[in-house]
Amino acid sequence: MAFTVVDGWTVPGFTHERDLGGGGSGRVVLAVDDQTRTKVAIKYLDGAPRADEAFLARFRAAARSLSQLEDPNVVDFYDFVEAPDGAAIVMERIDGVGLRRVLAVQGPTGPLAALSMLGGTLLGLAAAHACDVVHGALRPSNVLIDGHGNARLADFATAPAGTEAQSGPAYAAPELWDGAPAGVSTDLYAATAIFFECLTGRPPFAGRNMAKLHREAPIPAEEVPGPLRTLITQGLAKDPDERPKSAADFLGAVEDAAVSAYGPSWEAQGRGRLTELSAQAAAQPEPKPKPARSSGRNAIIAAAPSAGGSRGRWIALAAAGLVVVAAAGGAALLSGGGDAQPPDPTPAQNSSPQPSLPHGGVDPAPLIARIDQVTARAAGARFTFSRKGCCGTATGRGSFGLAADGPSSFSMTLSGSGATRKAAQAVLVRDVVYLRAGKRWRHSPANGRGYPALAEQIRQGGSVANLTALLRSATTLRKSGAVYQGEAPLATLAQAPAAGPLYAEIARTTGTDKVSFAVRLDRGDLPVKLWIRAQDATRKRTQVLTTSYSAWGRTPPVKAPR
Ligand SMILES: Nc1ncnc2c1ncn2[C@@H]1O[C@H](COP(=O)(O)OP(=O)(O)OP(=O)(O)O)[C@@H](O)[C@H]1O
Repeated sequence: MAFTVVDGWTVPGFTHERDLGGGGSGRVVLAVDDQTRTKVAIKYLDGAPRADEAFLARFRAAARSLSQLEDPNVVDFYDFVEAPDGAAIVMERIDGVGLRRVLAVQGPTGPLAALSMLGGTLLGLAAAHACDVVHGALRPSNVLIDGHGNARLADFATAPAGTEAQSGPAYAAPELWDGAPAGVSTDLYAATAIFFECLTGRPPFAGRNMAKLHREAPIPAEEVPGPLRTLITQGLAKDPDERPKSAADFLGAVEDAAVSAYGPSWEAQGRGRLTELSAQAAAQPEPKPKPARSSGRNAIIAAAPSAGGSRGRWIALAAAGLVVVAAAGGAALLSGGGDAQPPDPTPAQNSSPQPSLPHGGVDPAPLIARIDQVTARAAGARFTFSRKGCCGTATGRGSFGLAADGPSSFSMTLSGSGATRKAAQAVLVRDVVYLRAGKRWRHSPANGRGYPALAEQIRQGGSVANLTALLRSATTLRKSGAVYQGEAPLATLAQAPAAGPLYAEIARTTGTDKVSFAVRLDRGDLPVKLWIRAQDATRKRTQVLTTSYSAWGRTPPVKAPR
């Protein structure tokens, strides 16, 4: 279908399929990569941002960090394309709906779905902040809910500096109205304002003078269920110093509040509810935008409703959430759908959780067996690996072959920091590392220093054996669509045959005792991505390891060079 976008310019190499919508900064279209046939979303920047040279320069710099940012709760950024006739952001296409639409069609989401949305948003923000990227203008249209109920954040760094308050007035922290730059704290304020809207159906403040309301109006915490009020007062604190210090800190408070109010399966229940709501919203025509509310509403906010009334509403919403989730779980199991997961034990369904399974209810054993089975059939794959953060960096790109009786063989271009900063080519077969020196290859033991050590570190971090070691050691493991997320203690991982030394080093350098991880599998259960994060209690020492896998079974075997 022929399609015209702003100024008629389109990003070369893509065919447009349809319009996905648009806002103040441009239009978003669904397009297909002509070479790979991958569906992408392309945001064509329009008007002010495109004409603003300072913004473009800043966004080019942010684009470098964004392209490194890989997280299950962040929409993958692929490219920033600039041409004389236009500028566009090419990104992962999310098969789902924007939270703005869910709220417009469905109204309040109920506390469990709201908590799940907030948890996913904070996970995405934590990953971005660890890469020094702030969102800057978070609002419900930038929170996309995928088909499995996961919140995925889009549109990082697209508000020209100084315009953040105007680009999302209902979600903009008081200091943004005073001209302060966007930062961690303003992102947390916006996430809380969206959480409030999920709980009540409307943003915390609405009226003519938004700056004054954000700066001075009392925080309407009494409108939300009692156990969630502290989250609202912390996240919407007028003084940024009184807000949580980081997304990870806030996530800890969310987890505590959610577990004590709704039990340990709150997240699975919330995600189930969000999946339902977004599917229903997607099936309905988009409602016309409502006229802005009058400033009179804030008088209503200021007059606190009775605690009993508020609590009654919370119980009713929570009960409604449980019924829908239980029904959805039953339907999925009956239909035997490919994505059916074991139902999480909920207080209503099962009061005695199975001690043998990690918290989260996913049994890793059959999953590991399946991964071993499908990867053994494929024999090898291409990969990219990166290790970033406080205590050393490493990147590697190439291919590996699996061996039934020993460690995988790797052929890669790799670089690290310090003495290994320059990119080098290495082949790693059993316990020997071959390094290219001009036209020749030199070999040395894999336990040496410098490049051999770097190559071994990448093998340990990027190998499938590491991925299964994480699943095997998991103390928490839950499934969310094609993504498995969990936590594993470093003491156990340090004993893993495939990757023990790497984890011993991570424990030593970060001073933490566990890692969190996420694994994304494709439809055939072949690994697509592996994320690992280790962070100390002060959150000053963080390590993020990311491996992407592709071309399973389509790579030549890795052999020792002659
Ligand atoms: N990566 C994506 N995948 C799928 N849909 C997307 C993606 N990014 C945006 N959309 C959809 O495209 C529509 C327009 O998005 P856009 O970011 O322009 O909205 P907005 O935030 O309201 O506008 P703006 O940021 O320009 O002020 C929204 O409905 C959104 O859900």
